[in-house]
Amino acid sequence: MMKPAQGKHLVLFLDYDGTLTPIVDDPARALMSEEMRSALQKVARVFPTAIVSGRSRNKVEGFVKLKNITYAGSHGMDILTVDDGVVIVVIESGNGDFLQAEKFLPTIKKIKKVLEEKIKIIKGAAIEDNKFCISVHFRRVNVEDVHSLKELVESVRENYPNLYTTGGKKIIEIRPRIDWDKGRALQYLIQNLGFNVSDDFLPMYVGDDRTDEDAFKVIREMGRGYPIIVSSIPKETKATYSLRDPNEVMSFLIHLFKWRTS
Ligand SMILES: O=P(O)(O)OC[C@H]1O[C@H](O[C@H]2O[C@H](CO)[C@@H](O)[C@H](O)[C@H]2O)[C@H](O)[C@@H](O)[C@@H]1O
Repeated sequence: MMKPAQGKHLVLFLDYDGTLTPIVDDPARALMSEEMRSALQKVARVFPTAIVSGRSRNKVEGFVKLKNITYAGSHGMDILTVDDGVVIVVIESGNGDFLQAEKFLPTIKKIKKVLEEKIKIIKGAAIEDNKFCISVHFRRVNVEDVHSLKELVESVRENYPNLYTTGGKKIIEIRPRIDWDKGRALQYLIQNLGFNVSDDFLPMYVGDDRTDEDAFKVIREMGRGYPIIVSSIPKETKATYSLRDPNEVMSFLIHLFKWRTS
């Protein structure tokens, strides 16, 4: 991997959950280790680095606590660049109008309130507010209740046609129906936020979940760079490289830093 990268400008994109921290039962306890923080701080000193997460931007920033990193929360709908300028993504729709993720906030708030009430009947189900997205967690739900929870969430979601659901690791995500995902966010960071540091930049994206596949696809289509999946088991993916778990991600980041600084 590193041979063709000699003399090129690597830019680094990292997912958070399952990539920089191991998956745990309680989403609020997915804390990053000090070792990982130190590895991340090092690579971010030598490569432009962004964290692209399904979580709200504030939450990821609060977990990572590092300054020289770009944070893209809510699957890239809310981006904070390294110079602290908050960018709320504006997407041009076909008819000359502009769709802003912010316009979805009232609807997101409404569905959250309804869901909080409805899911009370399912033990272990929990809602997480990710600003422009809502996560419904079922990691702590009995297996036999998962199907009912999914049906319940979908029956509520149907009343909000401008929202849609996607899946992930024991999670249902409710998102604004706009053409935006981690892949589009990656393109936006590259084209508009300085990640195309020079003509010979090479993007590297490390992620473990279904939503990261959109970013892997974009890198493949660009015909340059490294899509890397984090998985301990073989699975169908658009990534071309793999790391087993967050520990291997950490070693890899340390190697990258040493390689660049040696
Ligand atoms: O894009 P990511 O940074 O990977 O965020 C995706 C979701 O990650 C979190 O949920 C996942 O990790 C939890 C903690 O390990 C785990 O309990 C849950 O089952 C996983 O799905 C986060 O809590 C979600 O809000 C993110 O959307």
